[in-house]
This record gives sequence, C-alpha cells and structure tokens, in this order.
Amino acid sequence: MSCSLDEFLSKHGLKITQNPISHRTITTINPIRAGTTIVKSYPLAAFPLPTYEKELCNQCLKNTKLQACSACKKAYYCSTICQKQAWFTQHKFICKKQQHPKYENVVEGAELDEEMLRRVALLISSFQCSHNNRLGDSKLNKVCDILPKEMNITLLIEVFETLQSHKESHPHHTLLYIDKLVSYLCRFGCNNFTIHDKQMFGIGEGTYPIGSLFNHSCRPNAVVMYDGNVQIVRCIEDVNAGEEIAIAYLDVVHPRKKRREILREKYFFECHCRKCGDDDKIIDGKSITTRGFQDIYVIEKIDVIMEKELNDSLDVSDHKQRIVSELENLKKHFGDHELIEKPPILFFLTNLVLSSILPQLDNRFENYIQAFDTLLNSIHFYLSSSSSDFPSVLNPFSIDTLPIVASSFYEFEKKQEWNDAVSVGKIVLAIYLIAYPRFHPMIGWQLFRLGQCMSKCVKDDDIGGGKMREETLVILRHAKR
Ligand SMILES: C[S@@+](CC[C@H](N)C(=O)[O-])C[C@H]1O[C@@H](n2cnc3c(N)ncnc32)[C@H](O)[C@@H]1O
Repeated sequence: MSCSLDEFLSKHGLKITQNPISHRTITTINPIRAGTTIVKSYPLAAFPLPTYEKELCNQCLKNTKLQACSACKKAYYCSTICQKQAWFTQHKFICKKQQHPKYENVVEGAELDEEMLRRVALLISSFQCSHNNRLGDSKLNKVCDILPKEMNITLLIEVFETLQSHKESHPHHTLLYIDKLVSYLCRFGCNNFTIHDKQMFGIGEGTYPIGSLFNHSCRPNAVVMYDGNVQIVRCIEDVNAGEEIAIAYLDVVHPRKKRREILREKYFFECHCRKCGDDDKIIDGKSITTRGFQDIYVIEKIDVIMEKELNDSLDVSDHKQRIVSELENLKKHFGDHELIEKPPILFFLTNLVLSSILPQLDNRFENYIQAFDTLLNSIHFYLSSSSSDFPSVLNPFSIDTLPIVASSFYEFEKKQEWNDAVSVGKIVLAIYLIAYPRFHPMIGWQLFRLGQCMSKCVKDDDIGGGKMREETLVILRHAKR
C-alpha cells in the first residue's frame, strides 16, 4: 500500500526539517544506537555496471543463476518476477534497441548516466498520466539546457520518441510528465548512487528517492549499504533525538581539498561539516597539544595531521636507532630506492595506531576518544622535534599510501602469501581506523579479512603461534561485532 513521504519517514522514526544551508534535512525523532538500520528502500532505477551485467540480475542486482532476455540477449535476470518488472517498467521500450550494434559495448561514465536517465524517464512515464504536460519541442530544448554537459540532446529525443511510439500503440497508457522529468533532471547528478557489494566494490548504479534525502558530512553518523538493489541506511554513531542523520557522498579518506572539489563540482555546495569546518583553526601539529583533547575534534585532528602531511617532520626519538637499522637492512635488500624509506615508518606507526585504538574498539565513545588522545600525544611526541639524519620525505598514512597498501594486500591474499598479507593488511586497518568512523563497514570488513589471513598464518606456523593466535582472536572478535 502506498503512503506519503512523510508517513513513510515517520514509520521509520524520521522526519524532514528545513535549514537555510542544505535545505531539506533528515532528522531522527527518537535516539538511535550505533549499528541500527534506519531505513531500507528500493531504487527508482538501478542496473549493474557493464562488467557485472552477466553476473548480476539486471533488475534486483542479486548475484545468482541468471537467464538472458530471449530477444536481446543483453539483459540478464534471476527470475521471471524480476524479468516481468523490468519488462513493464523499461525493458520493453529498449529491448529492440539493445539488439542494435550501438549497444554492443556499453561504456562507463556518461553512457551510464544516459542509461539511468532513460530508465527513470520511462518509469516516470509508466506512472504519470497527463495529456496537458506532453513533452513538446520547445519544452524539450529547455530540458536539454539543464542536462549534464556530457549528455547530448539525442538521448532525450530518443526517450521522447520511444514514449511517443508507446503512446500510439497503447493510447490509454501514460505520457511523460514534464514537471516530474524536469525536477528529476535538475537533481540528476546529485541523486545517483554507486551500488556496492559487501566488500565495498562498486557493482552498479541506482537512483534512490529516499537515500537522496540525506545530506552529506565528511564525518557521517550513518552509512549506506546494499543488499542487491535494496539500499540500507545504517547508523554508525549513537544519535540523539532531533539530530540530523548524514551520510558521506564520497570516500572520506580523500584529503579535505579533494573532498571539497568533488562536493563543489558534483553537488554544488561548500562543505562546512564537523570535519571540514574546524580545519582552518588548526594550523599545525603543535597547536594540537595546547588545544586539549576533550572534544570530538580529536578524531578530526588526526585527519588534519594526515592531510597537512606533517609527517615529513617526524622525529623518531627513542625508536630512531631501531628504525634506522631496519632501513639499512631494507636498503641492503632492495637497493637505494626512495620508496623503501616508507615501510619501516609505516610499520612503526601501524603498531602505534593498532596498540592505541584496537583495544578500545569495544568501548563506548569516550574511551575511544581517549585512545585517540593517547595516540595523538604519541604522534605529537614524534613531531615535537625534528631529526636531520632521518629521511625527510615520509608520508605515511596518506591518501597515496592507501591504494598501494590496499592493492598489495589483495594481491598477497590472492596468492595466499599470508605473512605478507598480514603485514600490509595491518597497515590498511590502521589507516581505516584513523580515516573512518568507528562503526564504518570498511573497518569491520578489513578486520574480518585480516583475521582470516592471520588465522592462516597461525595454522602455517604453530611455533611462533602463541602471540599471533591471541592477536588473531582479538581481531576476529572485533570483526564479529
Ligand atoms: C542528495 S541532495 C540531499 C537533500 C537535499 N538537502 C534536499 O533538500 O533535497 C544533495 C544536495 O543537498 C545539499 N547538501 C547536502 N549536504 C550538504 C551539506 N553538508 N551542506 C550544504 N548543502 C548540502 C546540496 O545542495 C546537495 O546538492
């Protein structure tokens, strides 16, 4: 049974409030505990990315046994129910076209946007009926003015013609409802989501009317997850009644400058969230100790340390001897290459982060903050004086480091080289612990994978297994939460 948007939201303990900066905002009526699912909703349109179109159902995006549409052989479905739903909402209009050579190789990027637009337009037309709002040429041109620049007018003409022919063969059926289409197009770029699997790999695109009501924060209190094409918004922090629920529109691991660029270009706003907003006041690492650690900005300060790349002035003090000798060993092993200066400091800081933060993962927020406090103090200690004989260009835990260590982790894991996988997997976890909020699924997922690699090591090497077994149990226990 259908209900109004307000009714739908209130059933889920949510309501829309207005604010002058971000306009509509979703706030919670009741307090919500971290880990709670706030709302589940279906897309207006969704489809798998071209690389997954033979692996995922074209309608529900479930990964199961599929059968191709017998006419075009391009769209794959998991059941007759999905095939029928797809047929009536959009596929019957494009099935013939799918057989055209133009569709042989659907490309990524702008063409995915076109596909989304086509599907949404067809869907709107299936639901709306208004003879007065028929899409005429002059209106068509106006609509084209607001299309993203990568799209061309031929797409809209194509959609329009499809609808016209549809109207001729089914006189009682609906016509494109111009106002709905215009309002959708105005928000087009802002309202599309990348659908990801449980490992957070992008597998599809979708337009979600409920999901797109949530505003952005670079330090979100909720995350978006998927089960097939069902979008799930889940809280990752405790939220008080009346507070806004915000998700991240981008990967918050990006440095502030990059985040701002993306938000400006794709979503047309300047971010003043709790992570970005206070950045200007924190000039360098030294100001950190004088400001104290009582508040939420502790976590943000760690981001600031990373983002301002203060690591080039790292002083390793007590640990200098150990690190310099590790460095010498590595040089002997690999030769004098600039990249080899990174690993020792990465491993060193990884241990620092894991030993400070990991034990606090189960604790309530205050203790967790306290752990960051301790960590910050330690980092500050290394920052407080500089060392001339230590390599100056060290940039551990930066946005550039993450893809390198993450991809080596996947490689080692694939090749079943468990010891190496554990070493780099820990670095990935340390970066995630700093960059993502505590209950973020990326942290859970990394704990789980790292725990699996560690248990393989324990099996392979029973001699040094005692400490490793203990560590593995801690990691897996956290992963299960
Ligand atoms: C997907 S919509 C979110 C819902 C939107 N506030 C509304 O009224 O429908 C995205 C748009 O909301 C606004 N927005 C989202 N998060 C914001 C933020 N943190 N600060 C300012 N504007 C924001 C921007 O205009 C952005 O393009």
